[in-house]
Amino acid sequence: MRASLIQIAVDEGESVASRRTRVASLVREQAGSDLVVLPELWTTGAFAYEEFGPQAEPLDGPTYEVMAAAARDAGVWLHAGSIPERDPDGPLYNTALVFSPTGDLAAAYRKIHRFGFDKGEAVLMGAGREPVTVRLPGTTLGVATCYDLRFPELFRRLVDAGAETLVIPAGWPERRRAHWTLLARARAVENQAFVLACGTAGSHAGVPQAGHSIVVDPWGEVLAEAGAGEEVLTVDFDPAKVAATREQFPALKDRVLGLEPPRPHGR
Ligand SMILES: NC(=O)CCC(=O)C(=O)O
Repeated sequence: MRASLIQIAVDEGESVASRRTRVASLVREQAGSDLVVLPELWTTGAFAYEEFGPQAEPLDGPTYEVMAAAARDAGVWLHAGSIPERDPDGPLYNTALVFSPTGDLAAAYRKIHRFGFDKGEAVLMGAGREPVTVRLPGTTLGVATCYDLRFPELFRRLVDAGAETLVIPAGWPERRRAHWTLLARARAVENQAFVLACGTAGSHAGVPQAGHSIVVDPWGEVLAEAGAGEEVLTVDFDPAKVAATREQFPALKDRVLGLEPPRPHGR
């Protein structure tokens, strides 16, 4: 299976409309890949909080239309990263879109863990409640977005639902790049799954982005890693390695579920 992660530079000098057109061309250039992955909130930038409201769009808005056409033209599965989604009956959501090679929407995932503590996404957007998997020929994707990477219990839910390839679009900042790489490898090792983590490059809202998109195999080996700038990271991987790893080192079978609550000791 061939995957291409498009690590887009999200800088303030470029309008959302021109970035959309540019990214669609980059997706079309990946014809021949099976799966193309874009980062989180690449229209606005994940830290450009003041743009979320003005640039929010309905699920089937301009980004959906342009990306559906690009997936169809390239004949690829496209994880189109995420958009600030305006739900007509509710708040904004950070929503990821996955298209099939016919340009049909295969899945939408509303980010569950919102970043920012008491500001930014955490207060401007609603929280998703539903983990999402997507069946592709040869593998099942488990999708998560950026800050979700810090919450291993979500990934266990995805694995329990059959996920073998964990796809994580992100807008991860440079100042926490060490966490990005470490957590991507940890999620791969503990779940014995491929991790395809696609970040952004550039700088927006005063936050330099980490880049360094990464593909990790089920043994935790890094198959490919991008640099800091805009880049297409293409990697060939064998999805059968997930079953082989889980069979050769069957740690997932040793999970002990339903433990008693910890018994407090001491004073
Ligand atoms: N957009 C995000 O979710 C940022 C996450 C982040 O910066 C971190 O977890 O650290």
